[in-house]
Amino acid sequence: MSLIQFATLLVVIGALGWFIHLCRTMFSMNPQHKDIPSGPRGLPTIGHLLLLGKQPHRSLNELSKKYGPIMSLRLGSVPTIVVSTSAASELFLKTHDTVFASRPKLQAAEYLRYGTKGMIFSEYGTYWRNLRKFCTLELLGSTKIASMAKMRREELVLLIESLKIAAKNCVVVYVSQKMALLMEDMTCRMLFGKSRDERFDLNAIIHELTIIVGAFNIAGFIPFLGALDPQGLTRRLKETNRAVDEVLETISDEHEQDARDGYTSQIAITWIMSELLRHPRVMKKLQKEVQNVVGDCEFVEESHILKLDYLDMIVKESMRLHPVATLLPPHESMKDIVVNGYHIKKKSRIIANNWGIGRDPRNWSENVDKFLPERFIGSNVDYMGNNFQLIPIGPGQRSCPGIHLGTIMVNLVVTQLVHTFDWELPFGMSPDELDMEELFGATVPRATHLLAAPTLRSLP
Ligand code: HEM
Repeated sequence: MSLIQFATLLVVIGALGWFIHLCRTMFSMNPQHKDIPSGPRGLPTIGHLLLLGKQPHRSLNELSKKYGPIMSLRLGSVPTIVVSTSAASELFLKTHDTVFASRPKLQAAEYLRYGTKGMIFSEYGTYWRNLRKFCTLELLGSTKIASMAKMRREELVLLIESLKIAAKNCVVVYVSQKMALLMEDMTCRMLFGKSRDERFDLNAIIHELTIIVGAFNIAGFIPFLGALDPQGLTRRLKETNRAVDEVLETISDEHEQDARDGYTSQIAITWIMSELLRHPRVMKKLQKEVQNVVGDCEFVEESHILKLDYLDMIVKESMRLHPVATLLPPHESMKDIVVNGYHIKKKSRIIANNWGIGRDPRNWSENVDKFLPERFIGSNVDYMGNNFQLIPIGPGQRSCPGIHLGTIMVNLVVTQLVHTFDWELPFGMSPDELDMEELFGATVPRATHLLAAPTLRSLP
């Protein structure tokens, strides 16, 4: 049975219940209903799940144009608030951060061995606080990150050597795949102290996990459907969990969450390289800046990065257009609260539309869809969670604790790639022809691989 047929069946079954509910509400009209944010009319049982479509960040952005920056939806039985502007997200995730700093219990997390113990899925409380403190101070602290610089350099040198061979033989490379392997190697060495284990395709496992965890699983929103698993997501999750178990039993038992996080940097790098390939002018300007700072050193040092202002603008612009998480992972209200005059119930799910906020013309002028790093000249907007018009790592207490490491990896790799090579799209493809389709999940990579042809640059 297709998803649409299944949904139709649910609608029919739910219609009776809805009718009864409607009668009840009509007879007990209560003035408080005015205080709920507006939203589209939902279907019985499934609520607004079908409105999400294949690219929920885009669908929700369109809906918010009609229903406003604070919009009310019902996903199955779960009351959900979607915030779509910088002002709205500041209200929820800064002003009332203490109320919305928890996470809902996701069905997907329950099936993963470390799902409920990983920081990203943890409810707000002592366990999460201790874990976060440990991560920030120990695992992701600046001393620890600095101590790994030599290892990052070694892995980068290996990548560059393999790309030089490709360039010499005029071979087109899968940039996205190369980035995946590089990040997997770096992450394995950082976390497990050893290189990638060739027996496992860790990257493919993490890719599958983020797609399943990010999907709006009907079985998770309509509890009585759990056993039916209409989208087959629970089955996929169980299979992936078995693969995760196998890897963890062989490598290490402690770092499932952290292993997933090298994946975010790889997605960010691939989007940046895609935009550079689509904008040769920007690529050339960056190469010139790198040349001025790095000079005739063959390898970029991490200390060079801080001097690369244009690179910083490019990273910001790419994060604006292609945030790694187009919808921030859901937050949950820990108590009933009134926000902006709206009554928000305890255990409501809060979804901040990161993608929509990055493309809001009120923040970014009419040319929002254009890749234009120069828009950041003279601007002090950063992506560290301080400016709500750009929140690719989330704001407030749940913002990304790994962004310091992530930024180093992203900046270092992009700089080295453009310093050593010129890059072109393959097979005579013009910049406009590059497919920029996204694959929606908890993180949002390119839907198709990025292919490009490197040519060795002759340094002066
Ligand atoms: C370019 C790189 C990265 C990006 C764009 C990114 C983005 C994000 C985002 C959007 C969130 C959710 C914030 C929210 O809910 O409001 C997050 C959370 C998180 N990130 Fe990252 N991340 C990156 C790199 C990393 C790295 C390298 C690590 C660790 C090695 C890491 C570890 C985490 C953890 C543990 C959380 C959960 C925090 C919590 O719930 O308290 N991230 N990240």
